[in-house]
Amino acid sequence: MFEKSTWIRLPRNVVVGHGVRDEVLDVVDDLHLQGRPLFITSPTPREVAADPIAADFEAAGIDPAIVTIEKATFDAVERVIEAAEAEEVSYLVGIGGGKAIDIAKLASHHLDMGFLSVPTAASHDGIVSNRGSVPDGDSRHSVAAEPPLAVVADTGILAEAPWDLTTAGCADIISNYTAVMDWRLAQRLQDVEYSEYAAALSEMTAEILVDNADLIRPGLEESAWVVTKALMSSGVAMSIAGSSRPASGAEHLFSHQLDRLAPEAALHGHQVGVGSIMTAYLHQGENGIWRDIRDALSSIDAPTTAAELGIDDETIIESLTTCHEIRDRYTILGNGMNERAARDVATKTGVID
Ligand SMILES: NC(=O)C1=CN([C@@H]2O[C@H](COP(=O)(O)OP(=O)(O)OC[C@H]3O[C@@H](n4cnc5c(N)ncnc54)[C@H](O)[C@@H]3O)[C@@H](O)[C@H]2O)C=CC1
Ligand SMILES: O=C(CO)COP(=O)(O)O
Ligand SMILES: [Zn+2]
Repeated sequence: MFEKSTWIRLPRNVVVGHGVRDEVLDVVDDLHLQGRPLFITSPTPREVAADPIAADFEAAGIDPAIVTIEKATFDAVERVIEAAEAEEVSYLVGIGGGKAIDIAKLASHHLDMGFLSVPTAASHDGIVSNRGSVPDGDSRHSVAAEPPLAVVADTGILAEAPWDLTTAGCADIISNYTAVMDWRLAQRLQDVEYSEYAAALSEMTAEILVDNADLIRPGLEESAWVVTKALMSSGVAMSIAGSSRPASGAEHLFSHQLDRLAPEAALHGHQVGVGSIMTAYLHQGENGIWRDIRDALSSIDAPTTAAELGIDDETIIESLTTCHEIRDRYTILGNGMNERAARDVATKTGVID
């Protein structure tokens, strides 16, 4: 008897393009959301997006509550939940980079309340996914949460965000190549649940981005368009899979561990890009695609070395040798690398000197 079933949760509206910041209220109407929203934002995104959107709401007779967060922590999620209850809001709007959106996502899950994602940076594919990722002490919780009801991505705002944030988004997409290699390996060796549709979509997204790398240049709104579309597509791959597997393998373990060893040293996407160079080498050896990954990263100005990340060589080695422990996700790292092997891959790929 056939007993398989799946539940794919996706945003209902995805609005991308120039000036769509002004369409948040239309999206709210389209979704039939009633009552008062709570905006979750951080200081700069508040200026560039949350305050102007709040002015639109006020002009329409809706008075949004606003919480500004500085860090993505479980305390911040608590603060948002308390504010939502105290202000009697009926939906949430995350406005900012990954931190503000993750907090909105996790709070929305807890409150059983819908949320909108309004990214101000095309910095990674969490802006559209149904996974929330918050560091907690020695571990990182990548938890199933709510997908946004809608994503409103204004390419005018995204193009004016610091260029580094956009190159980080590109690198997060390029890392899909190795995430999918890890996923297939885990399926073969550990029989983990696997979706060929999600894997193919994730790989194709990385390919399209790399093929369009010459369109990705600072100050070009078209770059924000190309990168944002890729981030949406990668998010959809995760939704189809029901896990972050299509976009998160050993290169993400490496990055999550760096977040603990060298907090705030480099952006998420930049770290996973460098991780991806090394894990591609581990999968395929000297003649595999690690050079293509490195060259694609370098063509869009993303870091390819420890020095460019601003992280010292010893921290890179420590992360490589310990990151398999932080999460129960089988990857090419298996039960872990020893120090000599880690130094070898990092040196051969030019990540460390
Ligand atoms: N849920 C998921 O699947 C994922 C979640 N994450 C989480 O996302 C967070 C990292 O996200 P990021 O976006 O890299 O960091 P972030 O949210 O801290 O943003 C980086 C910086 O850019 C600033 N910024 C954002 N938009 C701007 C704009 N338009 N103009 C000027 N400055 C702007 C922010 O204020 C912040 O200082 C981490 O907490 C990480 O754990 C990362 C990847 C995936
Ligand atoms: O960053 C992600 C995908 O790009 C999310 O992955 P995690 O599940 O490892 O947090
Ligand atoms: Zn990522």
